[in-house]
Amino acid sequence: MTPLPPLHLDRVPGVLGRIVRERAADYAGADAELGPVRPATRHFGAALSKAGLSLIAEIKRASPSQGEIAPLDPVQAALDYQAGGAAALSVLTEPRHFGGDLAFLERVRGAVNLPLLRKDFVVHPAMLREAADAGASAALLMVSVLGEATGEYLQFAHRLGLDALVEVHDERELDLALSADARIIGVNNRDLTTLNIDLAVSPRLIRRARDAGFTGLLVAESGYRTPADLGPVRGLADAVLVGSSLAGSGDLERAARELMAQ
Ligand SMILES: O=C(O)c1ccccc1NCC(=O)[C@H](O)[C@H](O)COP(=O)(O)O
Repeated sequence: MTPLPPLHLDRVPGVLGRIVRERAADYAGADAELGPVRPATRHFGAALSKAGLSLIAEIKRASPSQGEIAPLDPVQAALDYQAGGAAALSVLTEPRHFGGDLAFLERVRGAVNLPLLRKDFVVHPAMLREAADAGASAALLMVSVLGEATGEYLQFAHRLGLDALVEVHDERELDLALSADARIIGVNNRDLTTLNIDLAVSPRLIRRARDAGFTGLLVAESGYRTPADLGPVRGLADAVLVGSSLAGSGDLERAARELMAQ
């Protein structure tokens, strides 16, 4: 394959910078060569296109902001989220800070019929290849990490049959995602350099995307704990991505149902 452009990870600040530089070291020299591509049979975008606000429920065992959240069994968590009405699952595969594992993808895929998002800090095309091979339907691409290379990573994901959730946190990143022709944009309420959450970020940037004529899917991410929290994105976002509040609830099925109830 033609090499993708180099990333400037030394410029990524804070906690996020530390994580992405660790991930880059993990994948230094990895091979993303395209062999036969397994055609996707579960479509992430289609699952979020249904009427109303869809839930992407995250299998999240730990995080830099929360520390240990819960020692979830990924398969049981996936079954509970599916029973609780989730439209898709986000499976964290980053091992050091989130307690994730690439192997969770295949295990979860065998247990539920929902589309899976590989939730990791993609800094090498081999991570997309792995996601496709493990049966993910989509992967997270962060504009704060990939910068001007976002479009090429997006095209590579599409060549592998993956959808991509292209994540932004401010106006500049949103404009870059739009110019990269993203089809699914996630707006993260969490500032990943400071870890502060501001639930006003998603409605603001989602309106901006729609005002710019974006007709793809929009996902509001992070910090949602109660049905009232979702009020400002109902009727605006296609989906919400929720991790910590569900994962730490002790009853994932019930927590998912209660969060999404109107
Ligand atoms: O969650 C963190 O502390 C975190 C720290 C550094 C980089 C990324 C981080 N989280 C990724 C996410 O944004 C969330 O896992 C996801 O959107 C769900 O958020 P939440 O419902 O608040 O757990």
